[in-house]
Amino acid sequence: MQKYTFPKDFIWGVATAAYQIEGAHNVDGKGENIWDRFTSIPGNIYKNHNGNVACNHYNLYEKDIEIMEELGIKNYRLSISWARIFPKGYGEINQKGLDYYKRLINTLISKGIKPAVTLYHWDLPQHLQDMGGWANRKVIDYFVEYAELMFKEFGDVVPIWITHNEPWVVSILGHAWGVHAPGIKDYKTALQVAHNILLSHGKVVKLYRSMNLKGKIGITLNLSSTHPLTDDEKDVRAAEVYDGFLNRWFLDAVLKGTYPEDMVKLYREQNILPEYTDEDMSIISEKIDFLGINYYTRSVLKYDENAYPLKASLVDLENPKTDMGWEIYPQGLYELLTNIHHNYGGVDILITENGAAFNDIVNYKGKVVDDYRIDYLYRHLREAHRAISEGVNLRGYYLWSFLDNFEWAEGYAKRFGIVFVDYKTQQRIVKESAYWYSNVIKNNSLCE
Ligand SMILES: OC[C@@H]1[C@@H](O)[C@H](O)[C@@H](O)c2nc(CNc3ccccc3)cn21
Repeated sequence: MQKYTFPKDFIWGVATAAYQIEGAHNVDGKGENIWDRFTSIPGNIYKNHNGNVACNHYNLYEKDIEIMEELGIKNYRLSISWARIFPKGYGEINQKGLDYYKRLINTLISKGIKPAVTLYHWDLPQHLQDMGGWANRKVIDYFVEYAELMFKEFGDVVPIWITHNEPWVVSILGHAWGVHAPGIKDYKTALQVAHNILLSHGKVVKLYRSMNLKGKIGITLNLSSTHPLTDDEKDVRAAEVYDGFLNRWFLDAVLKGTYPEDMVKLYREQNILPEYTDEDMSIISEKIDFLGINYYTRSVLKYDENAYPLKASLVDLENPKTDMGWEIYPQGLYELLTNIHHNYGGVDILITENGAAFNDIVNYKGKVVDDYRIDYLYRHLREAHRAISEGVNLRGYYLWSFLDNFEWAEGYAKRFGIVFVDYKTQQRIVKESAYWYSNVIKNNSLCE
């Protein structure tokens, strides 16, 4: 029987995000955020679902942490809700919000679970959106103020910090395609938002360094290996352009301090190039301790004369897919990890999200036998192991997600958790994948 053993100190974790699990959307002084607003507008979300209650983790966090402990989970990636701390995004501090995160983080640590904190997982205080949101450079300063308070409060006990989760999604889905909050549809705004978010990332990394804190800080990017549909040169170019749009724009900025020339040229021609300075780029590329990667699937591209602004369209192949309609393509994780290792100086990598949605059901025994999810996780972890065996500095893996939760535009229709949540009763049911993952953690290895 083949056994894939991981490095001795490999980080095995699970991940969630505040808006997707906490609920308590207007409790204990929390301010409104852009997802509270976006979900309140009929038609934006599947069946008009919202995060008002979600998994009620705000009140059930102790029970959820007990489940983590029972499963032997030692690392937990969570995000902090900015509007719980600063209801208006800056200025007055909401002590009850701060106290919640003190309880949560202290409980984790008391159980021997190391927190990895994401400062921004899409939930901008609405008051800041009312002044232009991330398109307004002033919001950068407010993000630094928020980060400084978090570092002062938790910098000594939180060993891993992630400035931003997926600036590409915030920028493109939230400001170009309009399918995420705040629902803007303008590419020039979207690319300025992406730049300002990256600039806020760099400023917060510099702040973290100035405070002489002992942990590690990085950023999480959603990345996908890109493939042309055919070897026709137009399809090949389409895949290159999409790789620049999704991957290289962010990787080059953060790890090389430059935007990729081919994309700068394309965006300038399309009159959507953001405004930026050399100083901005120097700040953005402040050295990070790790790159967080969220990988779910690959991207297959074809040339499309009518596709704005890239003349490239994603292709939906008839291959096995998850419930999100995303192709199951584990080797794409290997491709991504090795490409980044070779092209970006061997930067330390954490997989900060990988997982799958499937249409889970509770069987007559009250169990969730999610073999499809186990298969997805096994195949991706085997590719991760292959990359490590070839020298990639992959230091850890956070499974998305610990709990079924609010899946943004899809609401509660999509279940990513290794713990099932009955939203009517808030009962938790540990899925078979959780027991499988518990064994992977215990053995620090995969067994065929
Ligand atoms: O969709 C699953 C998760 C989501 O729940 C997380 O909050 C988010 O960090 C996340 N990012 C991706 C990958 N990127 C992506 C692509 C298209 C739409 C939404 C996200 C998947 N996921």
